[in-house]
Amino acid sequence: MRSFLFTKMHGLGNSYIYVNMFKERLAEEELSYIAKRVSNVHTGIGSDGLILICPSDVAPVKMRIFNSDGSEGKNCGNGLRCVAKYAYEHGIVQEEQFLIETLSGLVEARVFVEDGKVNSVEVNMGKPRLSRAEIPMIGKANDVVISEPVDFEGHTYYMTGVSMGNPHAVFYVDHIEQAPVTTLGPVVEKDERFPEGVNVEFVEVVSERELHFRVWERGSGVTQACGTGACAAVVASVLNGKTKRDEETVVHLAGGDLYITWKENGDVLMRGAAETICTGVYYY
Ligand SMILES: N[C@@H](CCC[C@H](N)C(=O)O)C(=O)O
Repeated sequence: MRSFLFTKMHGLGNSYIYVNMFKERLAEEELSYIAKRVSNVHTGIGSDGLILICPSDVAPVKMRIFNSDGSEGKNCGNGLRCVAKYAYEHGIVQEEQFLIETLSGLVEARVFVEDGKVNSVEVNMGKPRLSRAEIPMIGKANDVVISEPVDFEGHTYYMTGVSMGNPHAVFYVDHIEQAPVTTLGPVVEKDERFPEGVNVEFVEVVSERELHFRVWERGSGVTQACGTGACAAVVASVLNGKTKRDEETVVHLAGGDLYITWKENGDVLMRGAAETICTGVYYY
């Protein structure tokens, strides 16, 4: 029987099984299978997926993220904050500001430390990508998707498309508790207009500085929080004239709050908590 050491961590209830690949060896062809296994709440550890903390040629550390269905994502906002906390607390990095490589590029993390422990993390998530080709969504490559009418199952909805290194479709609702997360979410996720699938976000605007947010994640379904999704929601809200550029917006997710600013220079800053739940040995 094989085994590896793991740490379970969460960002606002968006939990992953983290494996330190500076020390552990997992076969590339088994990663998808392992992600599905560990995520299972009954027969595994229970999580929204698997995150590998890996050596990198271009940064002190690299993140790889696998959803609970075994698919690999290109970015993960809550995962980045947890990777930053782990890297700092385990001595992979010594500085409080450092780069993390992802499959969608480099981001910069800054950890806020108290008594040697990281209690929150800010990540510069870089610039959102807005063209259909970048999201990706079918249609004219250079066009943006802002409050575009789209039909799903005989109803018209208004959708804004944003890539934060991974694809997001944002919809506005009047009451967040009535958002059709589990009904419209899976339909949009798998719609053929998104060749790589899409994460689906529902947003209620409270004020110019405050949003309620729920998510159906590509590859994981309903989760308590999605960092890239919350960034996409803030970008979409600026594009739709609901919030302001260069001003911090608080996003209330099911698992807690994120503080997000779409800076005038184009970068998106995300700040929030990262927590360690437990460590252990997983047998497979
Ligand atoms: N929970 C994440 C995003 C994880 C990946 C996503 N489901 C995808 O497939 O793109 C976050 O916090 O951003």
